[in-house]
Amino acid sequence: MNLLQQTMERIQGLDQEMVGKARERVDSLIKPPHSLGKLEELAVQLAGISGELYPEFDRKAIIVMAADHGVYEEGISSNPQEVTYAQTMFIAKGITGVGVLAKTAGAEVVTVDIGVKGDFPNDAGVIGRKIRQGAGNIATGPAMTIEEAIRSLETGIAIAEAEIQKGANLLGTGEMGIGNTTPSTAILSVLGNIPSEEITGKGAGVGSGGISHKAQVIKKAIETNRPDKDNAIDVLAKVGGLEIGGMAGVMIGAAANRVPVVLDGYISTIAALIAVSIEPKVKHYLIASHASAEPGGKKASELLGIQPVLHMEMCLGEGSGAALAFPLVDAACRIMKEMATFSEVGLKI
Ligand SMILES: Cc1cc2ncn([C@H]3O[C@H](COP(=O)(O)O)[C@@H](O)[C@H]3O)c2cc1C
Ligand SMILES: O=C(O)c1cccnc1
Repeated sequence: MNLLQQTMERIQGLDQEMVGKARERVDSLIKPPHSLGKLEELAVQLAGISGELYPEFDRKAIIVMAADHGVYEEGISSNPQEVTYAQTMFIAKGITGVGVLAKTAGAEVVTVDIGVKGDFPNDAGVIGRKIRQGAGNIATGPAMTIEEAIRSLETGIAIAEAEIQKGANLLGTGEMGIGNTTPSTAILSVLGNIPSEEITGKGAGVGSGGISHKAQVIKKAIETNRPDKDNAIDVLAKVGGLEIGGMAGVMIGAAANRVPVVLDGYISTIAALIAVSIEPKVKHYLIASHASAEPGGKKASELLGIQPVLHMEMCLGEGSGAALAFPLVDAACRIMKEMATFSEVGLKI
């Protein structure tokens, strides 16, 4: 049996007894019912995930998966493809958006090359797990083979497990890959059965053909590859990307170890759709951070059925939104542990 299969079989649902206890405690805290809104739901979810009434997530890590995309040659981006390589180096150095926001949240950033064009020096601080030098051009053929798609998922699982072994108890997902809003939107178009024109956005900067050209490329990719909507691994292989598979793998690996995962924006949410399609129980372990400004973001969150908590008009990627939401996890834990209950203070309402 392969690692993916074995890991999926280890995933369990939430600890329902602890969910009940956590809800009881949240409802007994000195506040009007439900007045802490989504923070209450988060506290209950974290108790159900960890099996503890007072969990603590003091070892946070954001796993950034980096890869390139052959579909770049269709002119879907205004940015040079080499930005993927350069920015991956900068992410590892801690000088990009995710690095600074992770520092603010006390989180580590783990940078993984799962398919960037070009090789990194050994001392770059980038973990080398390259499956191939970029995904294939989805407008003319598949992004990768089924075997490579499974390898991308298993790479994510292995990276998540390694971080958890080292002590991480809260993970976040991030990515770097010029062009990756194109395969992300192709996946959403297939899984959500939504015409590409309705969900295609500018990403980090659209090519000279504009958004309509990008939507046409996505449509062509789907027509060319005919992915099977009911087989998420087929969808990932045909119109996805290596970093998307890697992030989905991180989610599967974290869920198997009962570790919560905070999703970043659009591309992470698409990876979550793949992970949850492969194994629906993964959903219990996911926390959505921010609502991406990318037009498909809203549809992706709706399809996933998890609403983001922050509305910051961000669309950076890299794991930046996940880092920004980490303190909310700490806040949810602290209300459970440190707020008093009505009976403790002798108050009745
Ligand atoms: C300098 C720079 C830094 C980034 N960091 C994340 N992205 C984001 O933009 C890319 C997706 O947008 P598209 O599909 O339009 O290429 C991904 O790399 C994503 O992480 C960046 C993009 C740029 C240009
Ligand atoms: O929301 C995101 O994650 C996003 C959107 C556009 C470009 N890069 C990332």
